[in-house]
Amino acid sequence: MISKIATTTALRAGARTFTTRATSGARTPSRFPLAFGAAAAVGAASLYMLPSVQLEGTPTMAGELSTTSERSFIMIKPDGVSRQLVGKIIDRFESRGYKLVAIKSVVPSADLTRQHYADLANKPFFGELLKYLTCGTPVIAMVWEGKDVIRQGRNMVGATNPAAALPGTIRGDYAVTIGRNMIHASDSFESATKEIGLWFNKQELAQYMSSGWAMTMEDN
Ligand SMILES: Nc1ncnc2c1ncn2[C@@H]1O[C@H](COP(=O)(O)OP(=O)(O)OP(=O)(O)O)[C@@H](O)[C@H]1O
Repeated sequence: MISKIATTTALRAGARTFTTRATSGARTPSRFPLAFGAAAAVGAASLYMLPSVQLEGTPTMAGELSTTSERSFIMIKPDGVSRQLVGKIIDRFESRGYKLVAIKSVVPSADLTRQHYADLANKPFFGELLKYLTCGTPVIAMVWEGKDVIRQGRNMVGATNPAAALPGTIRGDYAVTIGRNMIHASDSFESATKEIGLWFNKQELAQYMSSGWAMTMEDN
């Protein structure tokens, strides 16, 4: 897969570069070999500068839905960090078999929080939600990868109101009130795409093979 990606990218990079250079070369034919060499060097160098994102199929920042490249944005909110439950939450996703492809500690700005929860802007609790997310205690922003991770991530997190969350879910085991429900998980492929793009840039998303990947993700 990696070599296929590299080849495809090289062809694309080459096509782009050669088109530009060939046009200028047509005006000054004697410079063509030099331009060709420079174009090839630029094309080769650009391969090394590529961000390590998976380019399987037609992925977005959330990979490709229903494949092992599917990704979800998971965020441990300030109460989870403050209560020192980060390790326990990460352990649940790791133990399930999902792959951590990005993680960082962030004190979110009001602007970032507004964009993340844009669909809730008219809710009466929005002001409090904003205040809570931007209180100065960091959140842990993560991208987890694997088959069905968006749906399973929501199942693992549990109902929005911890009072209704089943035991065994993160909110059901660790949270009590809706205003301090510990964790966020993308609720759809579109949300995952938007949220990963909001919190991370492509260069921050790693592509690697975890040792148990095939044993966890293969269907038969
Ligand atoms: N009635 C409420 N009172 C206070 N806070 C609320 C209320 N409803 C939702 N929230 C807060 O807003 C967040 C986003 O609400 P939403 O309806 O999108 O639920 P969710 O998708 O389960 O949560 P999240 O987006 O955080 O994963 C909730 O997680 C919670 O922190």
